[in-house]
Amino acid sequence: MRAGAELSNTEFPDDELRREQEFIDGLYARVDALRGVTEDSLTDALAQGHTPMQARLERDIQVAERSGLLAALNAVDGSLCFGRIDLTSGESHHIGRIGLRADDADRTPILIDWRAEVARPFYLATGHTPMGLRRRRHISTEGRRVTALHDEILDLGDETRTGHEDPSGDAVLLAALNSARTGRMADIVRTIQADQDRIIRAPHRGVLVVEGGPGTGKTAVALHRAAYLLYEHRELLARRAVLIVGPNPAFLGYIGEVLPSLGETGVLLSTVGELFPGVKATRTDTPRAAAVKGRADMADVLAEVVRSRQALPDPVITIEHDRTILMLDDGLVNVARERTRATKLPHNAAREHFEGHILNTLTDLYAERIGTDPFDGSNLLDASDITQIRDELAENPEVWAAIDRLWPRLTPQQLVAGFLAEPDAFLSPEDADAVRRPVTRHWTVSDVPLLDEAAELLGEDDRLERERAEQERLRQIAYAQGVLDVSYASRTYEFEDKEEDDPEASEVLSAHDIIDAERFAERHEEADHRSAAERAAADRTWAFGHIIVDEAQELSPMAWRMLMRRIPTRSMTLVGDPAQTSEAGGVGSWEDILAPYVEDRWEHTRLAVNYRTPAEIMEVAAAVVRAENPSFEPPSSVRSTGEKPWIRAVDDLPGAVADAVRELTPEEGRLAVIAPRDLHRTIAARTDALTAGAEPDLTQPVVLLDPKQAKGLEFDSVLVVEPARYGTSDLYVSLTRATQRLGILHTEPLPKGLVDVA
Ligand SMILES: Nc1ncnc2c1ncn2[C@@H]1O[C@H](COP(=O)(O)OP(=O)(O)OP(=O)(O)O)[C@@H](O)[C@H]1O
Repeated sequence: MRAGAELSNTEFPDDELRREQEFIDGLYARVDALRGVTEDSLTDALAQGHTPMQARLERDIQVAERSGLLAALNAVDGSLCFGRIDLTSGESHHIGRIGLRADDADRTPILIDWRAEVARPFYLATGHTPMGLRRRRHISTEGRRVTALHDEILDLGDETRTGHEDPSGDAVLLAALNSARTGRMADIVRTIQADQDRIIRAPHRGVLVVEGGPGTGKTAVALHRAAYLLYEHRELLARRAVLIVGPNPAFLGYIGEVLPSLGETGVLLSTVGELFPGVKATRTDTPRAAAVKGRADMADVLAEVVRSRQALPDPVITIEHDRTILMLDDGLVNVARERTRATKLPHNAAREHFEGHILNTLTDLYAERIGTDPFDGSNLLDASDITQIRDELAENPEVWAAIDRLWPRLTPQQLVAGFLAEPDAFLSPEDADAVRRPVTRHWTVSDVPLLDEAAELLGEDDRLERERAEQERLRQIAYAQGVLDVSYASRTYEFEDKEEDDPEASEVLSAHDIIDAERFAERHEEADHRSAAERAAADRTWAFGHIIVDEAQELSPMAWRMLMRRIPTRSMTLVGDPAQTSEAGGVGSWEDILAPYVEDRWEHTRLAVNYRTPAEIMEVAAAVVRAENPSFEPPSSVRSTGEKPWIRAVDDLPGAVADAVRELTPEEGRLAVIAPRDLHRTIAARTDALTAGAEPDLTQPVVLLDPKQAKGLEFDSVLVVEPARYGTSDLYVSLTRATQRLGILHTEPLPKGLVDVA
């Protein structure tokens, strides 16, 4: 920690610190013991070699459970316990990242999970509403060593007060906010604020929108909410998985360690560009193309594209069958096409019907040709002759070639690539020009919702696959029934109960928690192969248990359609800030986003305190938005540093950047240089040790980013280059990334808002 981030413990007598140290030593002893047991049982389970099918099934479940438990125990090592609450009733509880019970007959709770209801006063109690608390204690540790204690006494008449306590508890929060950044977001579990706590613990049903300016903790809250929901609804969410959608891969890397540090791994982190299995799109379109592709009416456009692939002959297709020429004309095909369309099935799934209609039509044509009585015109063929003709026609490759031309099987990739190569029949000339591109195998982020829409419209011809899957499922249910009988008799091990008075709510699911064989069989599938999150990533039709969308303001209507398909229950948390919208396809208001799916049945909540950006920097950033929108109100900063941002006009830009990088690079911590993409090469040529690229390593001391890449990230110092070249919201985002220092360099005239503060 650097100056200002130090937490003093001088007020505490040594024996107080020693007592806490002894207690925490005891907690770690318990964790070590649990880890030992878990490792042993994992080794035992893995050692079961060639066992019968049923035992193998049980083994797989054990391995998955023990591995998950081990990962959680390893993840919390080093920062297990961070707080304690003493109640006026005389009770006291230590609060930690996970819950633990003693190895005694009563399985006494010794550490309360921060998500448990009992821990809530740690976050919410105030002098005004003490919630039964006498004292709140923050415990700081380095590794397993207690380094500082910080107390707040909530009952001001309390006789044990020393007078040295922090009346507001701000010191711990400020130390966290002032500490050097690492390039990876840290959890905030020690210092969750009351308004954040309420959002984290809001009920999981329905849509919750969390709006707030830069640095108000939207991302932090969203991640802690995921951890909370996984705790509170473990069985449902562990099976269905939680999806967190972020704006770009670098951002996902930045937030990727928060949930594991809270012991949670059952979450899929993804960008919109990665949500269509088999495609990993990172390229972006021009703003104009992205706007066209993101529009809601693209769903109708793609439906039209699909219809256009259901062709009619022009004017006839001839088929030679057994030395007879059969003519399929547009009238006959149109009848087959309309009957097939009337099934309302997706294109590929409907093809079976089309095949049947065409075969029947050809059978009629052929029967007419060979079976008509020359004298009275009646048909001499009987039903079995007709069946035979149909079967023979079904063997004729020319028939199938005709069907493939008239109703081709299509993949989403073929459909979208074909449309983008020749969009003119479906779009206005300007829109067509914006999206037209030669057929390519590289997809952009805004292509992905189109691929998903196409997959819906086309459907899958998965008859055989479905039959096979059903047989496999029945087989597994039969085995699972047997395993259930065995596992009831062998309940041996438990980590911690979620609620003291709810012995059924086990932290770790065991085989016997699952009451019916069908669900058990489903779980076996997961344990046997992949986690729910991994399976979800590979399955376009997966229905998630909950979806969290960060930077939700950036998603286009088409991207929303794609996401909503993955969450039929509409259990979602959307976090964002309309003032930071930079994508041309982004939706302007929450009403516009949500009305098509839930009408007005959604909750809106706001975060108003900026924990990242000091007041001096926020003043400059706010001036930029106010130049466009005079009534703009930024969130209020929780701290100020006394250091004003600087703005310098220079002639030699790359040279000035090199100097500024030397000036701004923190001793510890990280610096970001944010510059328009076309300046990156010249800047990098003059400044050593800059990390740049499409997915730069944010843990390096100095990174070079363009404004879009900076979205959602945070650094100790930030240097913004040529601000006049940014759109207002991109500039606002860039100026609000620093926790300590901001510099601005320009050769071109400043944008209006910055002229006023320069
Ligand atoms: N209660 C808290 N305790 C400690 N740090 C906090 C707290 N709340 C927020 N922070 C810190 O404030 C910073 C900003 O949080 P976060 O990135 O979640 O904000 P945001 O609203 O998503 O910002 P933006 O919209 O600018 O991306 C992070 O470093 C986060 O850890």
